[in-house]
Amino acid sequence: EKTLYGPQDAGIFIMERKSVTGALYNSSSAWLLEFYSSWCGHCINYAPTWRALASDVLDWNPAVRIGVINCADEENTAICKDYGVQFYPTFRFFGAFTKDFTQGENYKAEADREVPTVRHVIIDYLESLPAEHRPSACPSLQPISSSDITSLLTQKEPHYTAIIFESETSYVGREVILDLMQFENIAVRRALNSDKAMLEKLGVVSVPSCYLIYPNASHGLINIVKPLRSVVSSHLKSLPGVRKKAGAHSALPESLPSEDKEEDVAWKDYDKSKLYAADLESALHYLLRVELATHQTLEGEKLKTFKDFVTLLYKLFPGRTHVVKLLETLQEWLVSMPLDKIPYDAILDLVNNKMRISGIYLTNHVEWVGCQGSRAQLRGYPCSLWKLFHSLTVQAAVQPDALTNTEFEGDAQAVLKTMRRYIREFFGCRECAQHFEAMAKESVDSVKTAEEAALWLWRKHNVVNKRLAGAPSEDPKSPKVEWPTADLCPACHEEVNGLHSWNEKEVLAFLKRHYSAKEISLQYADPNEDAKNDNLHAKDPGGGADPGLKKPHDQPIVRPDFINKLVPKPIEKEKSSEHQEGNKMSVSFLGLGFSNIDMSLCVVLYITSSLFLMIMYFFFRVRSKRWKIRYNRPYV
Ligand SMILES: Cc1cc2nc3c(=O)[nH]c(=O)nc-3n(C[C@H](O)[C@H](O)[C@H](O)COP(=O)(O)OP(=O)(O)OC[C@H]3O[C@@H](n4cnc5c(N)ncnc54)[C@H](O)[C@@H]3O)c2cc1C
Repeated sequence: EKTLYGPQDAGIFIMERKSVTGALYNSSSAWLLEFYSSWCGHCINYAPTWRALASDVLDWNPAVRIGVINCADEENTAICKDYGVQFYPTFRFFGAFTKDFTQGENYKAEADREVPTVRHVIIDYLESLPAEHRPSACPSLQPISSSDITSLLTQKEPHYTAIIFESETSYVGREVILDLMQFENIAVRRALNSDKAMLEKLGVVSVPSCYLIYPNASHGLINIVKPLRSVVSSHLKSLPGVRKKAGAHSALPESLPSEDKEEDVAWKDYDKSKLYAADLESALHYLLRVELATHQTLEGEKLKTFKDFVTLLYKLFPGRTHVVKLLETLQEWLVSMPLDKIPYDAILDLVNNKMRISGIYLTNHVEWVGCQGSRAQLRGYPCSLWKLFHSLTVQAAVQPDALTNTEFEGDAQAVLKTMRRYIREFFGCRECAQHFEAMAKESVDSVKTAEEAALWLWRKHNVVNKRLAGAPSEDPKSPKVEWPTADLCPACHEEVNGLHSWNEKEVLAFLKRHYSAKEISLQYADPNEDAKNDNLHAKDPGGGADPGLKKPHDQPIVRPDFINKLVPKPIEKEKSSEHQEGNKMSVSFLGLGFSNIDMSLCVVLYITSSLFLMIMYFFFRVRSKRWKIRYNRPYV
């Protein structure tokens, strides 16, 4: 995944796995980091505001720096996990001079994220820092007292001193102090409007007001028509003799590696009317190895949601057999685990097939085809997630028996409910999740059949398309329009009384075709060797579908022996596994393949050698007893 930010964005420090810990360790400044995901529409929409903020507080750099880290970049997955970031965008503060690892402090949940609010939240954070974590360059943000003002007015300083009179809740004074912190020949102070006599003496009639003491000790109120932070700051910066300190910029860690790998992914021609296995498998890869991997452990509702989701995937995923086998292995392992808390690394080991079980494999990188964007941060994962869930709803509708003997049997809303829980618990784009939850709450209960479920998701996806049309996350090459367009399905479109109307019967038929297992294209799919072999095994002699695709419910899944032993067999499968007894299967151990015959020979050899050893033992015991009796030697 590419970045939303680049070296051209002034004041934004682009962090990566290798640089983030070093940058935060013992830093002389505090930090505000945005953990974002380059595919997340809300992060894309928010990027201009974050850029504006970074450039707005550029002069505050010695006190606080603004950084970003792209958690959608798989290089950064581990670091985002270490920082406990699961949703995007997430904003975290880090104090200066931190020597121990910390996950930082969350940005105040109740505050909005507009530039002025973020500035205020930064100031609150700086003020809240204990002395040992305060940036050394940060000037005092505390208001000065009346006696301080009196002494400033009487003593002669070689520089300007600006005093901002304001109410206690105003941030203007503190903002101007930070704006001017890198400028020489000027000091800025803040004073409250509580001492009325002092205000009267200095002629301050309204707040905020800026009172200026010149280097020659003369002083007076500055006549600023609009006492706004930006106006006051630029006035003070333009005073004669006031200029930025030499070397102010050299204190910045310019050496932080920037995400300037600009290599562009080659465009793949594809057919919009097709569903690509590469997209579905990339979705699984991303959600299993990146999105879910940000969780250290799964427990409670998260674990239940994950288990249910994997069950549905295994039963309904219309993909290649080696992927379905992986899902089956994962599902059975999850069912067999009596634990109510599972470390995600254990799941990853299984997904990565660390046991090297033959015939199970999931691509280990993303390869977007129907979901590729004309720019790298567009489309990708969210697109593939939609496609994945549409496929599941459609498969549930076309295979009514697929969920028999599972807890979902007879539940028309099974996929939608699980999708809703997945999106709520795991989908990185928080605001997307909130929108989806609102839609589900409103109408998902009205769904009574699996076909209605497929149509419900189609309808709601179109609501999202309509809402997002023209948004910055829209790819001009793939405009967000109500789908399927007339070129894909002319029969879906009708006019009633001159108004456009959907023919839902035709839409359902189209969905069943488009998201059917038979129609999936293997073009650009991962040609991994394991995958290739597996395709050959599963080749459909009747032709039609691409080779290697799971045919609806007719392929018994071959389960490796030791998994059979590890996993209690579900009752419905007893029969089919009997058929498999004679199957030639291999278990790979230390890179060697052992067949069932090898394993049986091992057991026979083991028993024979044990028997032999026992016989030898008794033989010598009896002999030694005879010796004792014959020669009367009790010590032998
Ligand atoms: C649950 C969910 C909620 C989201 N909410 C938001 C949000 O609130 N704000 C935001 O900015 N982004 C949101 N997103 C992301 C957004 O919807 C898109 O996925 C993303 O912008 C990529 O768009 P895309 O152009 O690839 O097309 P997508 O909308 O992702 O569509 C992917 C593909 O699905 C097919 N398709 C399109 N419409 C339908 C339909 N009605 N029925 C069946 N198939 C269809 C088409 O082949 C299309 O190319 C959400 C994503 C998900 C999964």
